[in-house]
Amino acid sequence: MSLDWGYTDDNGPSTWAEKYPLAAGARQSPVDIDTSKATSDNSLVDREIDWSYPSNCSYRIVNTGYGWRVDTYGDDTALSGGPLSEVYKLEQFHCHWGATNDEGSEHTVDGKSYAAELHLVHWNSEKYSSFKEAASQPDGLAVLGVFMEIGNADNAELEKIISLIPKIIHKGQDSQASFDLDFGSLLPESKHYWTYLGSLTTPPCNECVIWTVFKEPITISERQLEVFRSLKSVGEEDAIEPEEGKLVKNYRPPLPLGNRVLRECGP
Ligand SMILES: Cc1ccc(O)c(S)c1
Ligand SMILES: [Zn+2]
Repeated sequence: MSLDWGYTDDNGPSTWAEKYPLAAGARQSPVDIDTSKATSDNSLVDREIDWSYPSNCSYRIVNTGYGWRVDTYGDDTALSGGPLSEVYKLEQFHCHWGATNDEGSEHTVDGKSYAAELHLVHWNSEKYSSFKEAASQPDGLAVLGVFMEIGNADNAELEKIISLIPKIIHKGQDSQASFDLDFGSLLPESKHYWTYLGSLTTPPCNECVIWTVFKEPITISERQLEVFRSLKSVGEEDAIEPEEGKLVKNYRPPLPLGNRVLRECGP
């Protein structure tokens, strides 16, 4: 069964608006971060962005057909400050990558792509009663974007996720993910970032996200990235050829920033 949307020539980002009209909106993500357009804002400095994630909040990893996603218990998590007016809870995290290391991130910086981009997805639990309700609101979600560049060594915390990928090679497969994860190692040391109002980067592309994209990347090894690329977008019963349906890329190219404000915190 063919996917409703995906990242092939037939169902990729240029076709999404045919079935998901929001994808053609004026507040879409990702964007190219034109650093010359970023404006400093002291309010971002006055209320430092802050997060708290218990190391045992992950419980499941699933192959969505578009990548891997780790689901989390949000009750004891919190993201606040910076561009956020309320406290947001962590719902899930996932990653976007490319077929080669010179592409893969969704946001770009002055036209430069990174090899991958980690997204930590949170919802506004102060104002809304569920993730689903929040995802229909302009301030419903807060996503932290973390660039990933190729490094020589494996990322030890990412390895805990990567070690489970062989259990979820096919779309729809899932596995318990009760690892002890140091989220601090999945986020950069520097809290410098860009922020703007945008959307989900996958259909239905709801314009509900307050984006925070960190300036400093974390590292991932080539081997680890190859494991991401071994995931398949088709179910076990669908695969015909061994190479068919490999998820070698799952990133959306940048959309116009338009008249949106791009703010930055830190040099
Ligand atoms: C909620 C959600 C789902 C998928 C995504 O890529 C993003 S960025 C957010
Ligand atoms: Zn994403």
